[in-house]
Amino acid sequence: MLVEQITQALTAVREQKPLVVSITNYVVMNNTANALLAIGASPIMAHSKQEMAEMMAFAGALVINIGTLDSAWIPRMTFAVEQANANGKVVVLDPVGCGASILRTDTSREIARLADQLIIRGNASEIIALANEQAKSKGVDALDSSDIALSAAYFLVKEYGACVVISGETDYIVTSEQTVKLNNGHAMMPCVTGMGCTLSALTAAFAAVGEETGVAAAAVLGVVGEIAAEQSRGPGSLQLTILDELYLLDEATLAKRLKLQVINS
Ligand SMILES: Nc1ncnc2c1ncn2[C@@H]1O[C@H](COP(=O)(O)OP(=O)(O)OP(=O)(O)O)[C@@H](O)[C@H]1O
Ligand SMILES: Cc1ncsc1CCO
Ligand SMILES: [Mg+2]
Repeated sequence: MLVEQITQALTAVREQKPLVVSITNYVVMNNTANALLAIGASPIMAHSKQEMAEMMAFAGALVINIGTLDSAWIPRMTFAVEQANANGKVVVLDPVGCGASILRTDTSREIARLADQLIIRGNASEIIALANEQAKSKGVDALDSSDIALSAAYFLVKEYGACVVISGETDYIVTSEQTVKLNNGHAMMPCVTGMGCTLSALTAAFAAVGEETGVAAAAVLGVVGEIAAEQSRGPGSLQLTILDELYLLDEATLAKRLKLQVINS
């Protein structure tokens, strides 16, 4: 059963403490490292080509987040993906701002083409732009709702052999076998920068313990986000309380709170 797989994946992360290697943006390095620690995983932000082969030999998974991309980063990212491929590791691509510039769109597609085992996690506008459909975005924030991005996600699943997570008010997890709809989370979450980047980082932690669709991370962050929002006056305390609740979350609470629906495709 899917709910059981999700709760077991949470326990597996805590038991195995997988190392997640991230090439990620300057805005979220601290938030995503803390979220990984709070869930029980082990983060390392590593940007240098010189050490990437060693890193990927013992990493659990790789995050490529293009949030503060510049041309110097691109060969490092592609090299890291090649090393992940050589070691049979999952790559989580966060195509931050895809569609906002040609640099971001082209680089996202290059990474997606290169990765052998790929999970793409983006907001609706990014997923739509990555699939070459007409997206509405304002920098890194989505102006499209996640259901509008479903056809783009189906395309990306076929085009890149990827699993795709569309985040938003409703999260969709699209694989070649099924589509899962998640209705957890809270409207205050997009008022904290890097919540999506946190979701991508957690997705890599779960991939490292064999949950390679993205559903467990979306479930955990959605549930934790709504528990934390109940105790938070605004985005500042929400950001910190989410870390506390990631640390405190137990299997029973996760199972009880999940609002999950499987849509067969
Ligand atoms: N309106 C909402 N209601 C409930 N949950 C939401 C809402 N908007 C976002 N979320 C949740 O917030 C998290 C981040 O999703 P979002 O789509 O905002 O990412 P993003 O746009 O990539 O963010 P960022 O680029 O700042 O990292 C997900 O867990 C998602 O479910
Ligand atoms: C605000 C912002 N700008 C580049 S990356 C980032 C963090 C959210 O994706
Ligand atoms: Mg984002």
